[in-house]
Amino acid sequence: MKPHAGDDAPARALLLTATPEDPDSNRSAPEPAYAISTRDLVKSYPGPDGTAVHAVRGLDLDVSQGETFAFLGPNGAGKSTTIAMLCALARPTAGRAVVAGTDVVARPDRVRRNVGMLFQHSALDPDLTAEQNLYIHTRLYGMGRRHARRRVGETLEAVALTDRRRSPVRTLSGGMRRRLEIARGLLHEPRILFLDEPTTGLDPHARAQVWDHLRTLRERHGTTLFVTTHYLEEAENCDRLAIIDAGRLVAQGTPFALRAAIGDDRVVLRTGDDTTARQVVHETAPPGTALTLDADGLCLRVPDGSAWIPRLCAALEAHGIPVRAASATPPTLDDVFFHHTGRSITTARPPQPETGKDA
Ligand SMILES: Nc1ncnc2c1ncn2[C@@H]1O[C@H](COP(=O)(O)OP(=O)(O)OP(=O)(O)O)[C@@H](O)[C@H]1O
Repeated sequence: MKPHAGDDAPARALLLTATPEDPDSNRSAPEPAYAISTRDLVKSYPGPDGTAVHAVRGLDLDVSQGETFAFLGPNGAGKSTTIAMLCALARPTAGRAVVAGTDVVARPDRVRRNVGMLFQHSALDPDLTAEQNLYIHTRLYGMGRRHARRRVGETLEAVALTDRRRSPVRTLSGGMRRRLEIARGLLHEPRILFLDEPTTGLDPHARAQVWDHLRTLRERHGTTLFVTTHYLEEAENCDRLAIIDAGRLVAQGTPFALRAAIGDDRVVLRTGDDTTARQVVHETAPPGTALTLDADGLCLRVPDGSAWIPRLCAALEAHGIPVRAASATPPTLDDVFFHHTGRSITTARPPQPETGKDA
């Protein structure tokens, strides 16, 4: 995803309105039941020839306080548009969204005070130091000098960059820059942090570090994290996830529940004659079982796959077909994604990780 071409509020204006000293702040208000709640949320854009592009079509979403929530979907599914509405950067066409207890249409300024955003593309100034980049943002948030100094120190420490505070950003690794962006998103102590593909392009070590810091943030401060990612293992570690496709929510739940709902295990057999084996397996497996033959071998989906392997092997060997390998694996999140969208999440993954070292 790219930074949203917000149709309602440029990012800088957004920051300038997000003054934490606003006396109308709702920080002392009772905690709302959900960090994020939407009902029938719609966003349409004017399309070519007077048509409309329906980017989000009636979204019902509930994200609990302190939850780490993954928001998945193929390219163009409506993820950025949804985040833009939830951060009060784009006005919904219809429906309702309440973020940190505040309606995004009625009080967009208050919503912006309560959320932090990390966009995929860096907006850091490479020639300024880490702490100078943060100080600029404290000014945009209208913080007093003493408050700013405290928050810059605290947020740098939260992402383990205190010892690099005087380093120009261009000398930091990709992982460090991403952590600095997280620090920037935290300066005004938001209740909810929206992270748009926070680890895309990072090597596995740097990705793990970013997630360590996010987990600590959530444990220490109860910050709600709303994350888009193309990495299944990251979605797997979230409390819950939602999948959006063509503007509609197609699945929502814990990773475990979503995998369980798919049900069947994937059994793969490699035999001496896969074409003949297909017929034998067809006759042996439960009626209606879908069978495919691909580079992995002969694949089928059955409940309790490991119990089926000996039966299938016996049937094949009885027909003189040697079995070279057999495996049964429970459904993965990619299976869930494929089931609901007809695509594999890995094919939608953006390009090559950065290869630099991260400290
Ligand atoms: N400002 C706009 N004007 C017109 N159409 C838009 C605008 N912004 C988004 N769209 C369209 O809305 C749909 C959803 O786009 P969106 O960027 O929200 O998807 P996404 O899931 O974030 O995709 P990606 O992962 O590729 O960034 C797409 O068809 C897109 O072309």
